[in-house]
Amino acid sequence: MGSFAHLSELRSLQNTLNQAIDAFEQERCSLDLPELSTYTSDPHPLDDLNFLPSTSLFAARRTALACIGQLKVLLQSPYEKVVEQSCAVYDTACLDIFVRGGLVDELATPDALLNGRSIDELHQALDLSPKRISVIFRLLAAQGWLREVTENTFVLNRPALQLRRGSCGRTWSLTPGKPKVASSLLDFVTQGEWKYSVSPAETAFQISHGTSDTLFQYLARNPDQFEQWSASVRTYGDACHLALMEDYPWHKLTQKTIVDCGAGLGSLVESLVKLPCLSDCNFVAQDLPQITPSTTSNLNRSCEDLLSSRRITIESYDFFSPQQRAAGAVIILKHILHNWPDHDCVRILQNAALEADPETKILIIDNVVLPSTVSGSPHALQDGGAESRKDSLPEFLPRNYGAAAKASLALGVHMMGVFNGHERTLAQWEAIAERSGLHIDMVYHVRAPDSVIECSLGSGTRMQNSAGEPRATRPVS
Ligand SMILES: C[S@@+](CC[C@H](N)C(=O)[O-])C[C@H]1O[C@@H](n2cnc3c(N)ncnc32)[C@H](O)[C@@H]1O
Repeated sequence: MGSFAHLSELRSLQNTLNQAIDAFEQERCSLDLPELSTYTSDPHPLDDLNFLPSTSLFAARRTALACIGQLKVLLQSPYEKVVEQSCAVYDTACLDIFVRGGLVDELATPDALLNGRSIDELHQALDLSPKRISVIFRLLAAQGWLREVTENTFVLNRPALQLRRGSCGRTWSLTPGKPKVASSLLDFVTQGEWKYSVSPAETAFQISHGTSDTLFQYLARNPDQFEQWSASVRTYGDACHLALMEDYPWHKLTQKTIVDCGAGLGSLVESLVKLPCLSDCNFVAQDLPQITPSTTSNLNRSCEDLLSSRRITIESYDFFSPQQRAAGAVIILKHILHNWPDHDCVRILQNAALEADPETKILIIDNVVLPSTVSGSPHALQDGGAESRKDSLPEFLPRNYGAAAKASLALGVHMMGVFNGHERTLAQWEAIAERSGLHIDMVYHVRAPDSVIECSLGSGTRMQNSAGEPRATRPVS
């Protein structure tokens, strides 16, 4: 991207957006992908969680989305912004009605995808008030979920195809609890003795659900909710999966025992075991005893022979107890530590490292949060701006790509509300590693919200971007 330092904020963002769209289009054509359209009943190849965009397509899309977010901030009336954001709870409520009220299913039949459904037809089919449906639909239309083809007749837009039965987006949207937790967040942050608590048993989740259980204890007592919760966690893993497989150099781990600790259904092991470069590795999937039966039935479906030959072992293990398999092994903690407060992360890592030797690698797979300092802004230099320029970040964009990072940032608030956990910056990861007696050797940023943080008993930190090039060098201490 070129520098527009001489331009006003508006013109600079406009130019950056144009450049990003040009780069996106150039890459789309060279990959022979169809044009993007909102008004189609076919998903675009980019919508498939199993499609990994090229590095340039990924970067162009992220920059364009960040620009659009910054432009909206710049252009929108601040009062209207307040009204819009304070009403954003209705975005979630309307999405919920759209899916749970059966409206998406009615609009997803082949005929409705072509011709739409009138509000009256939806009222007849679902016994819902036509007036209320139209109020809700016009808000959803403003967010791109559907369009009004003629007055009071609506058709699903392309993004809504993710809400159809069997889609990952549908699974994610059906997991309850977020509005309830959000309604107790103010008390959790501002009131009472839990204000500064770091315990996973003293969060907005306990306040809103009237329980003293942690989320994991609560889910263990409510198997239906556990099923739904783990299915939605799995979709989040699926969305990052391909980038993780492609952008981390797994070939470095040959001849190792690879232990996925807190493996859930074992999807990571299921993929790693198929990599030719890891054909001489053995795998262990560990989780709590109440979870391992599901891990077994899942892995039995695709890897039964590997379970019987013991190339894959499934075992019950509590990561707050010493990890017996650490010597010479690779211990993976994927989407685990963001669920826990710092002192618990330190306990988990100390236990993982207790029997470690210099050959042991501990891979933390989680988000590495970047600050939201804005390059080219009046405060950029005092606030990390020099570092921003090193990455040749376009002017007036936040280092974390702002609007393009909103889903991860919102998830970070949820994690805080339910676990007292949170996503962490590199400095916070370094502090946790150091307290656990570990060093971060390398950080790989992949084409997804995840990064792979390689730790060992050794020393020195290097970072690589998704193209595999060193991005910055930073000693740990
Ligand atoms: C967010 S899920 C991540 C699952 C998997 N690593 C993935 O990336 O899909 C967290 C996992 O940690 C497991 N877990 C929670 N507490 C644990 C403990 N004390 N010991 C071992 N596993 C635990 C849960 O059962 C769950 O499978």
